[in-house]
Amino acid sequence: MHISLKSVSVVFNSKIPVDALKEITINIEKGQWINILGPSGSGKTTFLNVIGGMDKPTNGKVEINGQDLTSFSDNQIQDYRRNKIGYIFQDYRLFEQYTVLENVLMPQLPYKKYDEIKKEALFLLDSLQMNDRIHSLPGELSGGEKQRAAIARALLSQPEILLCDEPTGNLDEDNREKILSLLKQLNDRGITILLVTHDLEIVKWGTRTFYLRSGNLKEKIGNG
Ligand SMILES: Nc1ncnc2c1ncn2[C@@H]1O[C@H](COP(=O)(O)OP(=O)(O)OP(=O)(O)O)[C@@H](O)[C@H]1O
Repeated sequence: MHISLKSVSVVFNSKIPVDALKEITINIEKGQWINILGPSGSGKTTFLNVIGGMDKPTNGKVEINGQDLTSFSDNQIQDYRRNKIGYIFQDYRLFEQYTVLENVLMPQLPYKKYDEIKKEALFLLDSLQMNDRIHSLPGELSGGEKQRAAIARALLSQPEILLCDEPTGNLDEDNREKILSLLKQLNDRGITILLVTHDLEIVKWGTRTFYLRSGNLKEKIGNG
């Protein structure tokens, strides 16, 4: 999917209004891997949220394949989020009382036939080397395994865009590399990846890197 932000600003009207994003313009082609680097509070999560339809721009447009997300009804936004977007987080956000398989199935259960998605979930978990962990609870898993379960959950809807919020933030070096290689494989298959991080090392992965500072986006050119 082609993603285009045109002069997107987000202001949060808290006691003191916060300019989280300031007139951001960016074009992202299908299949690109975009890294967004920036310090805490610079607007990284908000950037992912406007593309995922969770935050609405105060000004400007977000176009997905030429369609203006800001003009979507609530139902259209829900469909878009459910079918096109996968989200993974630093803290995995797995339900502790449910097994890996149940966690993977849960978001799609209200919409799809159980047998169909179970087959797909088992296939995904197998491809992520999680076949011997499907009945484990999240508390019994390593960080890398938790993130792989979260990735399987994000992939079950066959999303076209994967939004990754510090996906390696809680992982050791070995698991970090494994998760990044996994994202690379998905990206090679055409999934567009938007990844936000504090981690400068991630720059070597991906197509383009941008910096967010106080809501301003700037592309990193070259290796400097
Ligand atoms: N719902 C909200 N209401 C008010 N202010 C908010 C809200 N969400 C975010 N902010 C503010 O907007 C700014 C950008 O926040 P955002 O979470 O996008 O930053 P970030 O770069 O992802 O930070 P971190 O790396 O710490 O997660 C911050 O100043 C934050 O306090």
